[in-house]
Amino acid sequence: MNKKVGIQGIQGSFHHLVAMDYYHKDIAVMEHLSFHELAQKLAGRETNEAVMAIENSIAGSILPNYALIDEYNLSVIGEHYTPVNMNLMAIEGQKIEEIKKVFSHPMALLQCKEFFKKHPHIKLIEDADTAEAARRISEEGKLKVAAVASPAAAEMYGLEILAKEIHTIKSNATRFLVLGTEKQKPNGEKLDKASLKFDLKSERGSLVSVLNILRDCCLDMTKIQSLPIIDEPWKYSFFVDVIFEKFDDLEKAINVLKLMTEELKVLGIYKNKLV
Ligand SMILES: O=C(O)C(=O)C[C@]1(C(=O)O)C=C[C@@H](O)C=C1
Repeated sequence: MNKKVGIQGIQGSFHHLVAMDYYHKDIAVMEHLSFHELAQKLAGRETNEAVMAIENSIAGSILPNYALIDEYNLSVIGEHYTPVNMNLMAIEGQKIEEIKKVFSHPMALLQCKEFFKKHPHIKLIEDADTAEAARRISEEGKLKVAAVASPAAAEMYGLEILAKEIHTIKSNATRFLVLGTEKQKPNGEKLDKASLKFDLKSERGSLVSVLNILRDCCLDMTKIQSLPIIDEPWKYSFFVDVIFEKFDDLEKAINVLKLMTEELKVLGIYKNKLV
């Protein structure tokens, strides 16, 4: 039986394109219309693995997704970086001046802010998914509305692209995590990246001490993200990604950090794809 891989969105969404790219083989794609549902279904073993966007080069981190990975005890088993090409699409034969409303995923709208500043007559409406917005406009035959989505979605749902590549910076890209319910098993690939989470006591220099340990253990930090601990106002959790050459170095750092931090969690050890 094909592996069931959860995505946020439907066919033609960026998650769908990433799933096709990452797995290179037959998978059963399971569509979800929220990140919460994506995490819940994976944790409940209704899917085997899932693809989840975590950060975009223009719009920044998707903070709630860090919390979901933690809350549902999901494991990071891989990552994938992909260029993201945003396009304005609608039922054929209309001009941008006629479009009154644009529907899309909030992360997609954020990536096109500069474009929409030049078209202030258009009202932006946040939707569950880029491709789903495109499909709905097509199925309902709605005029004067448009979606922001991938060229694949325009093709799949028969919409005309009114403006192409409308993202603010040409090199727009999104980092996706591949998630499972178990830690990655050795698969012959050299694993060289880890995602860690810890809470810090509010003590002077506690974060600096952690960063010094990472440096002393030869770990290269590629990302640090703080997240408020909701039941303890003004206390934070930290999510850190590190690249390592020797597994021993990572182990050494983890052992020391366990003593220095509260609730150290290894979210996953996987192959670095950042070039
Ligand atoms: O709506 C989609 O097509 C998605 O796959 C979601 C999503 C996101 O959550 O960031 C994925 C990649 C792009 O950055 C824009 C939107």
